[in-house]
Amino acid sequence: MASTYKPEQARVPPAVQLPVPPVTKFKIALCQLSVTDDKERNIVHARKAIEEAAEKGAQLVLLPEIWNSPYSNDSFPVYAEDIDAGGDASPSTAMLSEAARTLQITIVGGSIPERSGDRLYNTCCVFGKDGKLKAKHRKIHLFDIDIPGKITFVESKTLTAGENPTIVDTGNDSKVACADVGRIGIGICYDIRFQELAMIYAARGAHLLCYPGAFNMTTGPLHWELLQRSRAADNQLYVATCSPARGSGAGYIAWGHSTLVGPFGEVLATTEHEETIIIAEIDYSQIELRRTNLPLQNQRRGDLYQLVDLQRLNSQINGNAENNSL
Ligand SMILES: O=C(O)CCC(=O)C(=O)O
Repeated sequence: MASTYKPEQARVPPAVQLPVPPVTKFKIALCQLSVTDDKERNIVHARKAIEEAAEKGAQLVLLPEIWNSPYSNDSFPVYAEDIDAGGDASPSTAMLSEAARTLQITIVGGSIPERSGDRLYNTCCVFGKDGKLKAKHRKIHLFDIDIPGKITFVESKTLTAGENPTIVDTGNDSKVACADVGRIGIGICYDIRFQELAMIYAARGAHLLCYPGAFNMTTGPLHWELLQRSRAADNQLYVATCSPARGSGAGYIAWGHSTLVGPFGEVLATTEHEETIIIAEIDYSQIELRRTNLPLQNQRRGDLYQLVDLQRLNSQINGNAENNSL
């Protein structure tokens, strides 16, 4: 039977208009940090790495998943901080805020265990260059897996899942959409496996997806780069990841391999498992170029399938203008 498909039907929802940042080229730093059981040392150590990254010209710094604490269910309650209370209740985010302000950079602050009332979350804070908290992402998909003889981890033993996708405009000037280092969608580690989240960020005009993550020695070699390149190639945007360095202790063994992937699915910079700071250039004009080369956005079969952004839909129904803007 002949298809009744008409190309214009594919443009439901309409093609995304990417917000144009005033600066399209800048340096990102991926700080693959060594993490110990000494929280104070971890904070001082991260501060030094951020400073080094800024000295090397990075305007955006990304830290690893759980960089102030060992990655374990036993440690999360002990190292958790009350981010909303701030100050002494959250020395890790106080440091991030001070560093962002002093060094005039944007920081996607990896993640730390967060205490909120009687709940714990795995939480990423984004600080603008004025030192203000611009966004807080609580890991949406908890890492509950069981590969017998290889790795079993049940984050939900201690942690609660976040309820919201998080996308952030990094600028301070409300008249300039997404100024500074663009519009960034945030996910934490296991969140990278859920492509709908990345698609929603792309549909809301993200230039870059940042995933602090600590993959392991089983899924890391097989999936870590594959997932990053998939999210980037499917959505034609930049993907940056940052892992802790591999520790020598007997605890959780991180795969490392922090990476930056471009909008053609190409690996632009990566590393092995040792402690290091990757500095790489992002050029947002590449996004438009690749979307022109491969106009996937205009070729979607909106008559056959649709992506539903429930958070946005709900905020529109409830008339929540703040959430509607992103
Ligand atoms: O998805 C994986 O294989 C690893 C995920 C993970 O380590 C995490 O979410 O912390």
